[in-house]
Formats: sequence, structure tokens, C-alpha cells
Amino acid sequence: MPRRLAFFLFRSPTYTGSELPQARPGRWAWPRLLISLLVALPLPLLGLGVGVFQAQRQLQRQAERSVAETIERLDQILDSSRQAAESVQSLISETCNVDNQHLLQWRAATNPYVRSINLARGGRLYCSSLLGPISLDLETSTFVDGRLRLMAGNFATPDIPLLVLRYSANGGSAMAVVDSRYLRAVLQLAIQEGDLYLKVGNLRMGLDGRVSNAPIPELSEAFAQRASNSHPYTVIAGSPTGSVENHLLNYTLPFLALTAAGGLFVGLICYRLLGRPSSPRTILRRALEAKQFEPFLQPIVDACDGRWVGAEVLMRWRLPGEGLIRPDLFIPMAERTGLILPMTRDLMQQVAAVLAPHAADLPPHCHLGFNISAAHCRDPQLLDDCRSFLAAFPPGSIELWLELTERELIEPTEESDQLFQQLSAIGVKVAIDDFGIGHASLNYLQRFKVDALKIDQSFVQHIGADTLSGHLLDTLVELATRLDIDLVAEGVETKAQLDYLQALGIPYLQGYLFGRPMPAHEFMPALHQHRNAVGDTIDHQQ
Ligand SMILES: Nc1nc2c(ncn2[C@@H]2O[C@@H]3COP(=O)(O)O[C@H]4[C@@H](O)[C@H](n5cnc6c(=O)[nH]c(N)nc65)O[C@@H]4COP(=O)(O)O[C@H]3[C@H]2O)c(=O)[nH]1
Repeated sequence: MPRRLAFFLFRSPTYTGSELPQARPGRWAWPRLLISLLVALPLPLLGLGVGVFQAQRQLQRQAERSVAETIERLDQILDSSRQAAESVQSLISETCNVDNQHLLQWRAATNPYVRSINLARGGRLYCSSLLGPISLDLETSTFVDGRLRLMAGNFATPDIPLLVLRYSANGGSAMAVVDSRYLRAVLQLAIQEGDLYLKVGNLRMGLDGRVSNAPIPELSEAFAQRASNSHPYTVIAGSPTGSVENHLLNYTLPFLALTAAGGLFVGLICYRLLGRPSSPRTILRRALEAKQFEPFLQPIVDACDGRWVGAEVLMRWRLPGEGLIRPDLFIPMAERTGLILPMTRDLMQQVAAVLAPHAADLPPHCHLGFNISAAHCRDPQLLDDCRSFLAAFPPGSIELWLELTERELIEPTEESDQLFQQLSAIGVKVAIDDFGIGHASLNYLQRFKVDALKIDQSFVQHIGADTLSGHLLDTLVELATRLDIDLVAEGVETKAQLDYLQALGIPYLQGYLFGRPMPAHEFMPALHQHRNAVGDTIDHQQ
């Protein structure tokens, strides 16, 4: 087997060749096996069907050929026997003297099939080439058509079956007796498989050479029957139940094995193909169709009093058998394949479905931020998606924020400028995410009408650790003040960071200190819980 084919067939099914997570192969194993079986089965089944059809056809042809051959040979034997009987017809009117006996013996001896020749007159046998003068009842009525009689034995050899040909002439008859051993040899030579019978009247002789009046067993798989044109007998050939199976085993086994091996091979290839990792796009599309992408909400708080003012929506992939997948493992691929557009749309719809019924309970002008990427800036449908999202809430109850990331460079075009103007016109705000770490951040500030900057968490994490981060934060605050835009600091984890950022006057904060990203449906209960806690604190402070 070529190496590439062997590798394809036998390498581990868990090898994906892709970084994108996939559902565990185990869950998909049964349907995969079932499909592979369904693909593998037709070939051996077809092989079996063809084999059975061929076997039946061959058995039938064989039966017909055997009947024809048997009749041809039996007719030869009987024609020759009739000649022997005919040759002694002149003796019928004569007595059974020594000369006549010798003549009978000589005629029997010179015919290849005839064992003895007998003469009869007045319904009785009176002269035999074997026994000389005799007197036995001829039982004329037992001769079929008065010409042929199959016997299990006679007076001379009671245990050896024989076929008697009667030739009538001169007021009597001459009988040529054919030994059953010839007949048996003829039958056996004419057939390879199945059964073959010589039938004379209601008696029949089979391949075992026995004569019987029992009915011929049912020949269900193949059947052929023909009567001789020259003599009153019939030959029957055929195959009983089970012959097709025997024929298949004896003659078609290699063919069946080949089709079974072919089916196995096809099934194996199918199994491997089904186990091969799908393209990243297909994996993500299937996950989207299966509603596996879920919104998680992380609170954004007012830096002054810690009250929740809104949340950033973060995508999670709930992969069956694997649990929750972090966005950095699939978002870049979603952006590259363009699937980020329908995924974000789906996320917006899910958030609206969960939060809109609780709009009255949300913080005033609740800030709800979605991450968007370069592809969104070229997608006019983003405007409709934002409109639909806003329309799900009572007017003025929420503020929709789009957070622009720099994973893919956003090339401002006329199209994108127009889109952002339209977004601004319907009240959608734009924030630059992870501000300060990307080379294009300042560029974006120039090109887009930006409403807020989200300070990258790396600056926050270095608070207290180095003075440079402090200076940079000071500069960012100054920049935001000058541009009159909002600031949100991400990744706030400690009280020290909180104090520092509060002192700097950064208005909004986000981080584990205030709340981790949580499933959307947990957001409202968590908000109520938080309000109780913060309400207490504020009252206490006042
Ligand atoms: N160490 C630390 N981390 C904190 C803290 N507070 C928040 N974070 C994490 O910081 C990330 C903030 O989101 P991001 O900067 O927009 O960064 C996001 C965003 O760029 C991207 N992303 C997430 N959801 C979406 C989405 O729906 N669409 C797009 N285009 N990108 C998304 O994936 C990034 C990573 O998201 P997450 O893993 O959810 O990671 C989130 C959040 O869980 C903290 O106190 N400490």
C-alpha cells in the first residue's frame, strides 16, 4: 500500500492538523460508524446478489444440459438395445432350442449395453439368453407404452435394477435387458451438482442407481424435465434447497471475499474521511448553527462608587464534551473566515433576548459593549443589527458600544466612514479596545469618531510595578480629557489598582475585582445582588 494511503487510513483520528477545537471524536463515533457501515455494505450485498443470481442461473443451465445429455445417451443405449431385440425377431415363432439359445447369447454378447435377451409368447417368457428355456409371466401391462419397463431386479438378478426394452413382432416379443450399471453411469456422468432422475412410468432411478416409486424430492433451486422423443421415458434434473449456498461456497467464495474486502476498504475510507477534521470554517459554521456560541457579560463599573453602569459582552464557545472555549482560541479564525459577522449578530440577538425583558431594571443608559472587528467595518448589515438590537429595548434605556479591536488592521474607507456616521446617527458609540498596545490606535483616533478608549489591561497590571506605566496612564487620561472622550480601564484586579485609577480620575473600570464574565442569564440576578451590596455601602458612607 502506498505510504500516503497507509497514513491516511491508519493515522490517529484525533489528529486534526488544526488549532481550532473540535467536539471530542467519541461523541461522533457511533453515527460515523453507522454511516461507514451503510457505505460499506452495498458492495458485498451487490456481490452476494450477483453471486446468488449467477449460481441460480448456472444450476438451471446445468440441469437443462444434464437432461439433454442424459436423453441423448439413453436414447443411444435404447436404440442399440432395440436393434439387438429386433435382430432376434425371427426366433419368436420358434422353440427355445440350443441353436436359438446360442443365437440369443451371441446377440447379447455382441451388444455393448445388453445383458440378456429374452423371448416371450402368449404373455409368458419362454426363452432366455442367460437361463435357456423358462416359463415366467411377462406382466405385459407393466411395460410403459408396451415398450419399456424399469425394474428393481428380475428372476436372474433380483437385487440389480434393470431396464427392459420390449420389441413386439411375430405374435410375441423380444426383450433386451439393459444393466442398471450403464444407466447409473450415464446419470452420474451427466451432472456435477444437484440431482438427476430417469423416470419410466411411475418408477424412477436416481444417481444412486436405486429404483423406487417414491415421489421425486422437490427441486426448488433449479428444475428441468424432458421426455425422450424415441422411447417412453422422462429425465428430470434439478437442485434441492440449499444448493445455491453450496454453489456459492464452492465456486463463488473468492468473488464474495473480494467484494467483502472492497466493501471493508470503502467503509474504512469513509470512516477515515468522516473522522477527518473539517475545515475551520465548517467547524465554526456548524457550531453557529448548533447555537454553541454564548454571550458572557462582564460588568463595567463607575469608578467613583463602584456601581454597575453596564457590561462588556464576551463570546464563549460551549463545545459539547469540551466545555467553555476561550475566545482567543476561535475569534481570530472567525475573523479570518468572515464568520465573525453572523456570530456577532447571533450574540446581539441572544443578549437582547435575555436583557430586554428586564430593561426597566437595568442601570440607566445601560452601557452594553460588543467587540467588533475589521470585517464589521465593511459590513453594511452591522447598521441593521445595531438598529434591531436598540429596537429591542425601550428608547434611551441602553447605550450600545462597539469596541474596535486591532487584531486585523482596519483600513478606513469611504464605505466605513459612511457606516460609522450612520452608526453615530442612531446613537451607537465607538470605543477603541486595548488602547495603547496596537500601532494603529492613534491612527484610529484620527480616522474614526471615537467616543471612548479602553485602556489595555497590561497598563493596569503594571501599576505600582514601574513608573513608565504610571506616566503612560497619565498621558492617556490627558489625551482623553483633551479629546473629550470617555476612558475605561480594563483588567482591574486589586484594590491598589482601583485606588490608583480612581485617583487618576478614570471614570469607568472593568476587571475581576468587580466581577468576572458571567453567562448572560446570570447577569440580572448578579446585578440585583450587587445593588444590594453597593447600596448598603453608599448609604453607609453617606
Ligand atoms: N487577567 C484579567 N483578565 C480580565 C480581567 N477582566 C477582564 N478580563 C478579560 O479581558 C478580556 C477583555 O476583553 P477584550 O479586551 O475585549 O478582549 C477580548 C476580545 O478582544 C475578544 N473577544 C471576546 N468576545 C468577542 C466577540 O464577541 N467578538 C470579537 N470580535 N472579539 C471578542 O477576545 C478577547 C479575550 O476575551 P476574554 O478571554 O473574554 O477576556 C476578556 C476578559 O475576560 C481581569 O481583571 N484580569
